[in-house]
Amino acid sequence: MQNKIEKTVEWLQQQVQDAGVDGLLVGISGGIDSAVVAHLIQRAFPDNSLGVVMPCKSNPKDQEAAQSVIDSCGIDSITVDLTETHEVMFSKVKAQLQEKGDYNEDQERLADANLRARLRMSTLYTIGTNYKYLVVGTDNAAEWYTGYFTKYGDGGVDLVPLVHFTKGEVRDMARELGVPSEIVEKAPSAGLWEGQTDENEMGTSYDMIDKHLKGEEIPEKDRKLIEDMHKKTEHKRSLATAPPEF
Ligand SMILES: Nc1ncnc2c1ncn2[C@@H]1O[C@H](COP(=O)(O)OP(=O)(O)OC[C@H]2O[C@@H]([n+]3cccc(C(=O)O)c3)[C@H](O)[C@@H]2O)[C@@H](O)[C@H]1O
Ligand SMILES: Nc1ncnc2c1ncn2[C@@H]1O[C@H](COP(=O)(O)OP(=O)(O)OP(=O)(O)O)[C@@H](O)[C@H]1O
Ligand SMILES: [Mg+2]
Repeated sequence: MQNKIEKTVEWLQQQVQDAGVDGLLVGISGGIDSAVVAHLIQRAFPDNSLGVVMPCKSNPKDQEAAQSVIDSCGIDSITVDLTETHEVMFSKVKAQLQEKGDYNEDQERLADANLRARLRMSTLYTIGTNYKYLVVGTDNAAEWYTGYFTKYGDGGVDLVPLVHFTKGEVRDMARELGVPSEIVEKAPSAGLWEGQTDENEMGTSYDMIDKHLKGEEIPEKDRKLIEDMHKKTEHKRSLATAPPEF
């Protein structure tokens, strides 16, 4: 794992050099994936990396966890609270849709959640432009394969250093890097609504997805679910769909 960490740090340094920019930034949620990325970019650029904490109607415990990540790697940081911004934008759109008679209550939770992820993306690019830094994503192999991210939200990034690592490997990496153990051990959550956990929402576990990605046998029900998610989210892994030239 030490070797993979070193190679990833070198790759990050190379990307910055090739792009002719000055450094890297990442959103720090208090979860394990962003904790690992924060440690990696801090190692790659001790003086030119930034962690951005962006609460958005979030549980205050997440902010404490984010702070513990910042303390554990010593990365420079900034906090931008998006609660008010989200409230203004979501309620404005909702009011216009209601006035038009088209508001769909059933889609509210998802639309609200994805707006949080997209506001975070916009915030990261605004800050990234200020510093001339690239935006680093946190998707691991399991999330990438199943498309478990918001298109142009947390999926809207410049670099995806963890995309070949299973969730299990991300955990090993986190331990090696010195990510606080409470963060390594807690249940993965997108934190997009109260009580959300990735595994409840997906209906399968990261262990199952990891096994499937490694070519191991898993129950048919899980295999089908994972393959269905993969097919349905194909559009998220490429840029906008274009027609052939007519
Ligand atoms: N075939 C197609 N070709 C081109 N575009 C297509 C498409 N099908 C849908 N689309 C577009 O994609 C949209 C649906 O994709 P998207 O907007 O991503 O939304 P969707 O996949 O419905 O939801 C995002 C999922 O990711 C989860 N998530 C989000 C953020 C962070 C995390 C985390 O782990 O931290 C997890 C979240 O809980 C939710 O389950 C549609 O509204 C439509 O605009
Ligand atoms: N409150 C937040 N502040 C800053 N960034 C956030 C916040 N919430 C989510 N993000 C960004 O969105 C990414 C996607 O979230 P995701 O839940 O997949 O990762 P994680 O929280 O780091 O790890 P885990 O999957 O274990 O919860 C995060 O890694 C982080 O970069
Ligand atoms: Mg999370």
